Amino acid sequence: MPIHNTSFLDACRGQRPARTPVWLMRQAGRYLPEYRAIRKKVSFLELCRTPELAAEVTVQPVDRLGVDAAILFSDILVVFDAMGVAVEFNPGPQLPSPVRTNADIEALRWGDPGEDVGYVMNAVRACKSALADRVPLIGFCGAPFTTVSYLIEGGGSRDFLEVKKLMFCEPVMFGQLMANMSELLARYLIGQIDAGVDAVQIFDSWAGAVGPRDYETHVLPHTIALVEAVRAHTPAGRDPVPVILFARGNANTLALTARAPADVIGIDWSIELDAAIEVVGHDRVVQGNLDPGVLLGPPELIQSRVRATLADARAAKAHVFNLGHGISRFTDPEHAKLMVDTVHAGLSEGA
Ligand SMILES: Cc1c2[nH]c(c1CCC(=O)O)Cc1[nH]c(c(CCC(=O)O)c1C)Cc1[nH]c(c(CCC(=O)O)c1C)Cc1[nH]c(c(C)c1CCC(=O)O)C2
Repeated sequence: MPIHNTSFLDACRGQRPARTPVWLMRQAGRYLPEYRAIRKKVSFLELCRTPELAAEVTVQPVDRLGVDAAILFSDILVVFDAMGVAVEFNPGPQLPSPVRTNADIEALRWGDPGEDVGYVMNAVRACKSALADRVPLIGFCGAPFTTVSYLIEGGGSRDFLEVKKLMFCEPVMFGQLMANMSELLARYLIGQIDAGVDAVQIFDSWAGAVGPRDYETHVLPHTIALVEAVRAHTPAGRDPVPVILFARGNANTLALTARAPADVIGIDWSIELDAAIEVVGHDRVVQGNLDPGVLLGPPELIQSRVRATLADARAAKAHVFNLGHGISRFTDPEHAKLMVDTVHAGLSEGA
């Protein structure tokens, strides 16, 4: 069955649909009372591992907000199930045994995501059936550097000293680890595509932890390899799926990120969208980039900032409206709805 609302996929492919499509990073989550109600009954990991429940929370923001795409409910770190690495969420991710020594790295397993993380593939099928082709479904993974950072640091980090130590002291081993991760993540995303997702997003949340020189040498080549491997895959009987690359960093690394052959470049909120378009080029499709903090402000401010972002986006080839990072758990869902409605209302002629 064809998808009813194609505005998101049309924009990803460089067209300008009648209404700018919009979705929110982390749109399914704790700011929604209906999500909290389910989380009272099951842990976060149980939720990820139970396809029917994952599908239910995936659809929640589509019902409440009227967004133009759904994103699979899961986490970038469940892929560790294909590596035999344990991760806990309380609520931030924590690894009981971070990977630190050469022996730890050599002992890693590079398994089969289709099998070892089969519950994600089943969740994709459950989401597709629950959505009934109302809007497209986005699959996702972490970028190699962000995923490797969690593996080495064992959780979130302020200064990323463990991963930098490995990168600078053992560059060959670090490079091999990144290459293996890139290859595993490609198979993971291709598995999601074959299970039915309509687009994929790669989250490089920690790209900004390294300076531009190290990003270019040690990080970006592996991100590019991942983007290329996924774009080379055409699912049987369907069009190739668009790839969105979201690297959270700063304006210095954006020019480098834009070298990746992703269909859509995600822009974080640290740069104005018109300036970002100058950097990535007017021939690219951009996604972003309202500061999630703006949704904690008053309604008039939300409306005016949404319109300013829409006006900035006119310089791009096409635009997918989004936040410049994940929505805060302290957001009033009514404010998120106002954002979506204001995007859909668009700019009046000449505004
Ligand atoms: C870095 C990262 C992670 N996970 C993710 C990223 C990349 C995006 C980013 O930069 O924010 C990606 C992610 N995590 C989650 C989704 C679901 C889909 C969506 O609605 O966007 C997605 C796309 C659910 C989640 N992942 C997590 C939650 C909260 C868990 C809960 O319900 O208790 C959710 C809804 C747990 C998690 N998982 C992670 C963190 C840092 C946390 C703690 C977050 C917090 O405390 O707000 C790792």
